[in-house]
Amino acid sequence: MIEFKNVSKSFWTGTQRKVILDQASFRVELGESIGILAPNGTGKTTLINMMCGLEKPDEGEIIRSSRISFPLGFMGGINGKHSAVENCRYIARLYGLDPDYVEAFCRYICDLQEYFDMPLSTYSAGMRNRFSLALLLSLEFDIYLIDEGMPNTTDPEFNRKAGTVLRDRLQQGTVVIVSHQANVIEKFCKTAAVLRDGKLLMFNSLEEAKAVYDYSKQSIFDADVN
Ligand SMILES: Nc1ncnc2c1ncn2[C@@H]1O[C@H](COP(=O)(O)OP(=O)(O)OP(=O)(O)O)[C@@H](O)[C@H]1O
Repeated sequence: MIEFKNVSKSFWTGTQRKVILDQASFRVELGESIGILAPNGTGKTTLINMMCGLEKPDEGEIIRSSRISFPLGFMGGINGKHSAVENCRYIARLYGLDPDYVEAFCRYICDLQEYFDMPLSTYSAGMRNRFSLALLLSLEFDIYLIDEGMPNTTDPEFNRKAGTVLRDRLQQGTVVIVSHQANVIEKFCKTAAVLRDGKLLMFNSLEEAKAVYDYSKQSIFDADVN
């Protein structure tokens, strides 16, 4: 479970205060995957980062009582000066897992050949993406955080191997996904929320959330001209 209790978060830009959350309270329960809809630049990444502890709230409390993933595709936990082997074994120890298992799992999924023993700084962006996703899949979480859809790789063999494990993990776990598009969310969740004016409005169905979200997004060109 993740619970936000009266959480406020804003950024000072030098000329104005950008409010992301304003005394917001809500819960994400285990087994209830949820999609959060919000337009670009309104705080989706900040919200996901607060859920996993990468960002701190200005006020209020965030209670986590489950194993919560880092955001899918997040690279911050890996060190470019070290090889995939060293990164795997370090992360395994951090999470209290068997380093041999995590190393073997990532070696198999990524198939990076001799690069697996070379520093990550020598990898292409695609190779780094594959390694970071494999690392996340080698760990087990109760709640998976996804920022704007799936990380994409063009390697079909990797997509096949990683895709099977990812599907499994997401089916067994709870997913929190943030996006500006309802069609990204509907693949994962039946319930949804809308981030608006610093509050998270929760709905029982994606349809209800979509209706509120679409209405609040209406531009002047959508106005009824009678
Ligand atoms: N450290 C910071 N200092 C100042 N402003 C920030 C900081 N981090 C984020 N912001 C601002 O807060 C707002 C929300 O940022 P965030 O990245 O969470 O939005 P988002 O909804 O994920 O955006 P996008 O859809 O474009 O990825 C943006 O206006 C951003 O410029």
